[in-house]
Amino acid sequence: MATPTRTDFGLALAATLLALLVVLLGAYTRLSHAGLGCPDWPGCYGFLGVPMSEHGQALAEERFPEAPLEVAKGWIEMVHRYFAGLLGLLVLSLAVQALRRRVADGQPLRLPLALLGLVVLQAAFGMWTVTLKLWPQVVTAHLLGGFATLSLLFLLSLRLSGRVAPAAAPRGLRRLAGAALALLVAQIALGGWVSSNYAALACVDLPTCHGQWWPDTDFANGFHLTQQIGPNYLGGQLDSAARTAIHLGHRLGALVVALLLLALAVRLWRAGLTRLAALLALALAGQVSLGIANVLLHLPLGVAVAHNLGGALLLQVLVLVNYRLRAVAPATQRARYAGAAPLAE
Ligand code: HEM
Repeated sequence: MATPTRTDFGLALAATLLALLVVLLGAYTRLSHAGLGCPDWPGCYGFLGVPMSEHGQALAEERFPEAPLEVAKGWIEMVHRYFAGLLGLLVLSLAVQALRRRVADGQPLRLPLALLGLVVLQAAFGMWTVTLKLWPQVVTAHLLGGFATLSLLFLLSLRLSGRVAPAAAPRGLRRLAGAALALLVAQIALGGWVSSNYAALACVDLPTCHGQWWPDTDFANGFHLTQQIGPNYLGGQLDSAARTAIHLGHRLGALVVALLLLALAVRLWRAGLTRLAALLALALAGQVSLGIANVLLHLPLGVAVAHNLGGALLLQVLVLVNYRLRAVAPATQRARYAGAAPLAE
């Protein structure tokens, strides 16, 4: 009977690391305003790469007169696409591998197949990001899809690693960890909404905004999810009060999430999972600090990309926490861990 090998685990881990890189390249593309660096998809001005020759550039101008070529932005966009394509191939091979081993006891099958579906959907969102000219709804969904791909690949790596502790966590702790994960995803969506609506600098002071605790805000327009302002969303279209509402929403969300994650860290610590608790507290502190630095330093590109990375890593910590609290070991591993204390690290 086929069983997972170290190669399966290695492939899943490589795909996880590549997904992290693709998420980061996506953030760099978005935050350096290169999302429309190529006005078409999957090529760039109809070419496989950014046209560099005089003839190619003349053709590009002829094909897309309304979108003048900026070579640097085109390359930023294309590098993101190449790495995303490579990730697609890795996920495809993980799915094929899982199908070949589907007879093996307890081996993940649905997860690699779901990942394949997700990657195909992500390619579609990548295309719509360009064709719908950075419509915030699509940009945010694309960001969430990237974070979801990364998280599911990390989960797959954990499952294939064979390092599973027996689950013996109290139900209350498991529920708290589940709620923390759900709220963190909502906070990441809010972050994507801030970024895609160009609301990062809607408040440049902190903790107040425009020198007030509650400045002029327009939540109805800031969170009007079916709005269709356009046609081109580069730089944002909402007015100041709507952007302020979005920015404040993300700040308030951060407050709620931080309190919940701190409570979770304390509960984990008390349950004996001290390393996980410390990791969570550290990732949270880093992410909040980077968010604050974003505002106070007026959004330097490096800090904005690091804040995206921090969000992705914090999410992986939450995936790990939930996995540790919920994982049920396959029979062989249960035997290996039989003598272990329930929640010891
Ligand atoms: C648990 C806490 C937090 C999480 C998980 C989080 C997550 C995110 C994410 C995923 C983004 C989108 C980044 C991108 O477009 O690539 C974002 C954007 C942003 N966040 Fe946070 N954030 C948190 C806390 C904060 C805090 C405390 C602040 C400041 C008070 C803050 C300020 C910002 C700003 C200004 C942006 C927009 C950046 C841009 O347009 O490039 N965040 N956040």
